Amino acid sequence: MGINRPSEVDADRSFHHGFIQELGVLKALKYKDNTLRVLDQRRLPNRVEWICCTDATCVAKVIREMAVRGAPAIGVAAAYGYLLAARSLAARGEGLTVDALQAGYRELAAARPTAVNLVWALDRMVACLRDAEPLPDAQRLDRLSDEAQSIEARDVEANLAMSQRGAALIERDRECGWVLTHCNTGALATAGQGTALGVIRDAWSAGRIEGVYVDETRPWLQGSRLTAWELQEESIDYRLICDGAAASVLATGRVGWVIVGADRIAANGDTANKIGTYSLAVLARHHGVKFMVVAPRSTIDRDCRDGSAIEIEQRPAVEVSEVGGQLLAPRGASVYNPAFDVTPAGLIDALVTEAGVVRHPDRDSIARLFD
Ligand SMILES: CSC[C@H]1O[C@H](OP(=O)(O)O)[C@H](O)[C@@H]1O
Repeated sequence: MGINRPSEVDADRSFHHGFIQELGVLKALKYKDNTLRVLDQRRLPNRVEWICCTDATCVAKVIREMAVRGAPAIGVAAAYGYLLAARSLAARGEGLTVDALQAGYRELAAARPTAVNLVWALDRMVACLRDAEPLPDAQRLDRLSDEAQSIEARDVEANLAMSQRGAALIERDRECGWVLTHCNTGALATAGQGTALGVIRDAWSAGRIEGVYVDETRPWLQGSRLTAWELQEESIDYRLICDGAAASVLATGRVGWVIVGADRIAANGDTANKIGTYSLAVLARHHGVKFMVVAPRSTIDRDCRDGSAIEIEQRPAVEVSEVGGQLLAPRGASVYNPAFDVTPAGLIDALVTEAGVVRHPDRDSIARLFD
């Protein structure tokens, strides 16, 4: 299968607390020596375990099972998964063509349906291979490797640009100097410092915010397990709250912005993000709190007319009925567990991308991001 758990933490000298760091930023995944090393986020924050994938089937599995998660991060993982599939094909001496890699493409694309970054990255790899088909296999592999690294590097750069653009929107205000975020949109969800959490990092460094309310983000707990951990690692002041507490926190008037990521943004600005985001947008509007979505352009699906066309991933019942393997609900409980919801564009005050900020996004203003 290609999955193995190294008994020893990798000897990579850049490890910090058992994590890979580059440019002072945690890395959720690392491609090296024809192996994609994935930090198993199901185990965080208490256990550091790496999964080493040497084939596309393994990469599809770690995406599907959310060992790696976060729209940009799963796009980068899928790109390396496609590269691993190409290497396997070439090693078997089979012609390295787009058609021959269709099975690997389909396996990776089917891993999770909502985050458009997954298919966006795979389609870039396919286009790269199609362009390289006149070349010998060795050079095709080199081109694919370069493309996967370019997809990763592009996300790192996009994170930096979004973080600066988004932080600049936040004015110092001691009255409502706190922000609230949902799920995890940091280094664990991207190839860089994060989207929404990247904005929060920059705003904190610039003294523009007093602190961060972090929704625990049931049922998968990306907030309590991942975002709180990232913020604590960097001594950024935060308060971890139950999702149900967000309403009364926004009612205090202490919060100036709700800042979230995205998994798929429709052409009209309707935005799919972690379940619970839509209710935050309604609450923010009701309490006069500004609502910011932070996402790279690779998260915008221009072929998706509006939010009604976005497929919402339905995840296993056990994610709701159990916590840490402990059954909380009656055995056999009937569960409805959509992983995402859709926030109408009309509730979004600012969409922050690496190409620019769109206030009150709509079809025309989003299209201009691609001019
Ligand atoms: C910058 S991550 C974007 C997005 O991905 C997360 O979903 P998941 O943890 O299920 O992969 C969440 O919706 C984040 O906002």
